[in-house]
Amino acid sequence: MEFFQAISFEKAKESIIHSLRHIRADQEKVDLPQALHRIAATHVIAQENLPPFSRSTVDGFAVRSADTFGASESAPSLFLVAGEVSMGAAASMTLQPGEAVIIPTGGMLPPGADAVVMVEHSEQPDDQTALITKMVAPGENVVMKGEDLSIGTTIVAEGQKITSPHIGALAAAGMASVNVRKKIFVTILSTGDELVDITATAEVGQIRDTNSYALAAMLEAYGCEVRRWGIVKDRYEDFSKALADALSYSDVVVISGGSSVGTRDYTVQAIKGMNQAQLLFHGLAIKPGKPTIYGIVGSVPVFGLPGHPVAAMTICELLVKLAIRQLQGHQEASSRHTLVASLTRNIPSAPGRDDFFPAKLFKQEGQYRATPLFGKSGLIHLLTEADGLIHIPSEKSGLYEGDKVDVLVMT
Ligand SMILES: Nc1nc2c(c(=O)[nH]1)N[C@H]1C(S)=C(S)[C@@H](COP(=O)(O)OP(=O)(O)OC[C@H]3O[C@@H](n4cnc5c(N)ncnc54)[C@H](O)[C@@H]3O)O[C@H]1N2
Ligand code: MOO
Repeated sequence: MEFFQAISFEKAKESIIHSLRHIRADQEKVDLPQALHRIAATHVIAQENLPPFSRSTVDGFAVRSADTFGASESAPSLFLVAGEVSMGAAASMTLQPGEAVIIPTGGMLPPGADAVVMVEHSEQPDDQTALITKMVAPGENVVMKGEDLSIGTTIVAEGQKITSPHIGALAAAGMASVNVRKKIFVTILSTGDELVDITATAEVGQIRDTNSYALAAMLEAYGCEVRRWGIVKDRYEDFSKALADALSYSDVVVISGGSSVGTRDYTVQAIKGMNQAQLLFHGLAIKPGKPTIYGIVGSVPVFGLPGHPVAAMTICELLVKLAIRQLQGHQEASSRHTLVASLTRNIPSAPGRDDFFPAKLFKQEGQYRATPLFGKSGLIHLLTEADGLIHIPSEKSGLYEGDKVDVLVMT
């Protein structure tokens, strides 16, 4: 007997993306140091050339490269030393044919010069004379004006996650603040009469609320602001009130437990009871996570995650994070954290369902290998031991030792 209509993993992802296509987190301007790991809300375009002037990458002599033609240890080229460039100052002289100018690493290339000879490839018999012992090509040992970033180059694209190299490039380009998407505010509700908070003593029959802590940690690490609402008792009125409260100030609501078909599983009922509610799916052809619920209330996506901790965390990784990326207009490719590994043992799997197995990864002869960790989805230790999730797509009916699999690396 099937209690709900399970849709495919692919359809579930499409449904989430489609439901949020017109909803975006607001923008805010933050100081550059605060922009790390935030999502750019607009393209950031270079307004200046970087470097703003051509600079030497070595200590040596700025020259016209053509003047060094044929220079060697045995037949050095003779140059007149026409001056010295100071660090942090404009080069005051214009190089004439046959002239060389002393230049430090990072110094401005004087007009007329197009290359720099390293000091190791020179001799200075006196202050006015340099003997160059090695030829240089045009542009050698020089970073040209605008070679790093030229005016009009996109430093960070809208929807990109800002990384530490971006912070460096933005600093170099003189951007003291950046427009980013506001952090997504997620509220997590835990449901279940058997649950007690970690601060309470668990009596016989009770268990500690694991999921709200695990999910909050996962989503905070993903850049969200998270509120753990607490434990809601299995009473429709309590549940409905808690949900309405969470919806009033959240960008996303995540409910843990109560997603299955038990007589007290109120999640679907409570979502449907809200104003402007739309239930988009209940049931996925996926393991773990079969009873997952997804709906939208006004502009707030609501997830009902299965109570078993491994199922809750797996669906959070696969689908809640997808919704968060969508709300932030985050352009990250979903394959970014996936690597290919070969299996160390056979895995059974039913066709027509996407399976995800916690897995340990290691490297052998330059290749990743993945050992699936088998166990029930109520066992949180499977994830504490895992490095990632093996994905077995729905068309496969099991895999053999040595077969290649995609592993989603969990961070
Ligand atoms: N007859 C059927 N029973 C079940 C089915 C089914 O298809 N037919 N599906 C099973 C699957 S798969 C899952 S997953 C669970 C999902 O159940 P619920 O989402 O309704 O969750 P609960 O019944 O509230 O709890 C299930 C399990 O997880 C524990 N739990 C719940 N919340 C937490 C928490 N915050 N921290 C730690 N552990 C939690 C709870 O105590 C239960 O042991 O349904 C199966 N049943
Ligand atoms: O589908 Mo359940 O989520 O395996 O424990």
